[in-house]
Amino acid sequence: MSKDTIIKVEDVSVSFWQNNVGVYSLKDLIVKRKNPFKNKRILNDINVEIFRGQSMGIVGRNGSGKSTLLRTIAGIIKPETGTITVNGTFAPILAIGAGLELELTGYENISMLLALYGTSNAATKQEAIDKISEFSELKSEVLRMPVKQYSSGMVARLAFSISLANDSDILIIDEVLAVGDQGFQAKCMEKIYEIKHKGKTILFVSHFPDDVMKICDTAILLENGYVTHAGPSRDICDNYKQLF
Ligand SMILES: Nc1ncnc2c1ncn2[C@@H]1O[C@H](COP(=O)(O)OP(=O)(O)OP(=O)(O)O)[C@@H](O)[C@H]1O
Repeated sequence: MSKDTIIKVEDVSVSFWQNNVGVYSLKDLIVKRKNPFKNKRILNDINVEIFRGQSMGIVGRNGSGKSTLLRTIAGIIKPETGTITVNGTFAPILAIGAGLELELTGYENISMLLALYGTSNAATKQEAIDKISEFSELKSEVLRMPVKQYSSGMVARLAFSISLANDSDILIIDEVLAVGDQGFQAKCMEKIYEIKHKGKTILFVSHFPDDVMKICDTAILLENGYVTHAGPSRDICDNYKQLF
């Protein structure tokens, strides 16, 4: 692995056990010994190399394996075969509100996650809290409410704003902007663009080719768990558009 490589995915395949039978009872399993689960290949022999400071988009139809690939790179899913080497720290924004405790208030969630990111100094912490609340545009009375009372757009605002406070080498973003309103989406895109220009590495899943072309230098197109195209993001987005 060259010293400029930050993520290397080599010959990675992932399978999931899925129940393809539909109606299925415990009796079938015990008495008839029918196994309704099938091991389905979701990712096939994926090879991707991402260099430090590079932004890579992942595009493909629903169910093509984009989230599974991000989750495998983030270490949440163990590949069946192959290896993944990550040479840096990452802030995964993999699902709307992932990592937030619903019973806690917005402020309590901010404090908890800042502690996890290692921000312990009181002044730095207060500065981070101010930045997060300002970016989220959530009023202080909202941040004092338990997150379970938030709308999905408010959860996205909080989660995204907190993730940005994590000064990691790699930002992994999985279609989480979709639920925010247009104003917040545009603001997040500007922020991601700014982070890219600071030289951070970005992995970006989106169904919007314009966003992928704006943020990403390169991209891959996944079809049924295979990388069918890889190259400059503009070319790959053209390939993606031709699928429809
Ligand atoms: N935990 C799981 N158990 C079983 N099957 C799964 C699991 N997670 C994903 N899958 C299956 O893997 C396939 C790929 O899903 P994935 O979420 O990676 O696709 P995607 O390209 O991100 O789709 P979308 O654009 O809809 O978000 C789908 O067929 C899905 O049903």
